[in-house]
Amino acid sequence: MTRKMPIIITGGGQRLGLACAKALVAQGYNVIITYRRARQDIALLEKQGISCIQADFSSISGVDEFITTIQGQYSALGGIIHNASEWEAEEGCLDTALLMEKMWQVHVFAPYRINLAFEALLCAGSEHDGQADIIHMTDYVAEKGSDKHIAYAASKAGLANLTCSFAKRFSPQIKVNAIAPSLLMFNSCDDAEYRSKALNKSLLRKEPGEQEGVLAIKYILDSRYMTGRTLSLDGGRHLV
Ligand SMILES: NC(=O)C1=CN([C@@H]2O[C@H](COP(=O)(O)OP(=O)(O)OC[C@H]3O[C@@H](n4cnc5c(N)ncnc54)[C@H](OP(=O)(O)O)[C@@H]3O)[C@@H](O)[C@H]2O)C=CC1
Ligand SMILES: Nc1nc2c(c(=O)[nH]1)N=C([C@H](O)[C@@H](O)CO)CN2
Repeated sequence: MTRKMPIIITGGGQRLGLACAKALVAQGYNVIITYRRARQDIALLEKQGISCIQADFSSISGVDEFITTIQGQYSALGGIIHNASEWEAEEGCLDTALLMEKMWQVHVFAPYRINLAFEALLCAGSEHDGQADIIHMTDYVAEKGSDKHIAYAASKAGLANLTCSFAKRFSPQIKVNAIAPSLLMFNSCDDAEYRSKALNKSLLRKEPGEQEGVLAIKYILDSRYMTGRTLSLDGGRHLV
């Protein structure tokens, strides 16, 4: 059954968020995306009938402005996928205090503040569609740590913990789950040596691409009995 209530995807201007927006629209979902930087893809999404809202979660006021915009335009929501993220390393960082603050702000504070603010809208959506969903995009390193992306990994661990807390707080009307990829897609700046090392970290040794993440999101949205859980998309990395 395709849900009628709108699904928000944060960071929907590129890569996984963009692929997810296109896939859910193609499946008949009503999709809202947030983006920070304007680009051609945003105009194309708007032509497909996707509501594109500019939002920058790097400040408390930016998060609260987004919340106010949604609360002013919608009386119910079918779900929110917290996908917006920055992957920054300690290397080259001039101020680790600012790095930790930045990682925590986008990966923990923004989802926390938005989930609390949208509880009533999601419950209204659940009344209409029979269920509502919150999905947190975490990361394999939330559990295992990372020696090069310490603040990033810690913030994703915080986001993973929010999954448990909000699953308890919002049940039974709202399902709250997470998806923890290890590698979905490389960045254009990743060189051959980096790519080879990254591929060898998993048993399956492949770059699955954003559709692996889209599949996981679709599974969770279709599920009637999963909450407080994490889907690990890691090619068997935990067994290497
Ligand atoms: N790619 C991978 O291999 C992996 C990805 N993941 C996770 O999966 C998710 C999707 O990954 P991917 O598609 O690579 O993500 P990206 O690195 O492409 O980032 C997604 C979007 O987040 C937005 N964003 C970043 N910071 C902010 C902010 N402060 N406020 C608002 N928006 C912001 C960006 O918007 P804009 O471009 O408009 O500035 C960007 O388009 C992420 O949560 C990521 O951590 C986890 C493990 C592996
Ligand atoms: N916001 C992002 N988070 C992550 C990215 C990314 O590009 N954007 N990439 C990774 C890597 O793929 C890593 O998992 C393997 O090299 C992790 N998180």
